Amino acid sequence: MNQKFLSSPSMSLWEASLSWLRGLFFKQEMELSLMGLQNAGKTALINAVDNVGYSEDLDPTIGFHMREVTKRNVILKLRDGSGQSGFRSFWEGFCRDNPAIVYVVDAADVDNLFISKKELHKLLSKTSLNGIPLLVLGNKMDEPGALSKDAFTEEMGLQLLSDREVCCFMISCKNYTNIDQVDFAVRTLTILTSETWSLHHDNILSDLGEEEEAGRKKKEEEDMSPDRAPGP
Ligand SMILES: Nc1nc2c(ncn2[C@@H]2O[C@H](COP(=O)(O)OP(=O)(O)OP(=O)(O)O)[C@@H](O)[C@H]2O)c(=O)[nH]1
Ligand SMILES: [Mg+2]
Repeated sequence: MNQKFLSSPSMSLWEASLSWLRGLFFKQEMELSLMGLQNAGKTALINAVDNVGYSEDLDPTIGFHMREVTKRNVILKLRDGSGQSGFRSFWEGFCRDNPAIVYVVDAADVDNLFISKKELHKLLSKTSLNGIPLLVLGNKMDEPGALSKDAFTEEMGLQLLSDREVCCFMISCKNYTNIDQVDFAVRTLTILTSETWSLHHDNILSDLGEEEEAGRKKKEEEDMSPDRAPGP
């Protein structure tokens, strides 16, 4: 599986990049949509990221809700979509302009895992979403029947995805397990994909281009100089 996107072995590199970038920019903004079947825990995850606490009594989301969560210098605009079958046709439109697809799965609901996998792969097959990095979150790790990360990866067919960057975390919104990892991954992504970053990046590229062009001109002038000894 392609594990380039925010995978744990390279976390320290990301951490270093993050602290460097954090110093360069002020508030960053990013919109992300959370997708996944009903009851997966999307609303619970947003509550966890927003530090508003865990509740057993969450109403199913109808349509979608936007939630704005500010974390340090990052404003996250999180779209909490409904996982009910009647609303899944909207997922593609929600994810289209997002810097990542965030897909939440109830990793303890083994009976519905196949449907979740089918819906995920159907979503990823949309050409408008080609190449968008994928963050898959196996939720409800606190439940005794929850799958291990390896089994979850296999069951969800994540090892088959080679056309985009994929990252997977096993989480529990109830116990707050790995929520800081999700939070960190999302904020890192925000900074790396922000408009300011692109502009900054483009400036670096154009500076490099100008340097290259100046070097080429200098070499041409040197080659044409009468002082230069004639070649063989
Ligand atoms: N045990 C356990 N239950 C959880 C966890 N996260 C969410 N739940 C419960 O799962 C149920 C569904 O959570 P929601 O966050 O409403 O699920 P959703 O994905 O938003 O569902 P829809 O809005 O219908 O698409 C709720 O009863 C939550 O309390 C978790 O980490 N562990
Ligand atoms: Mg919900």
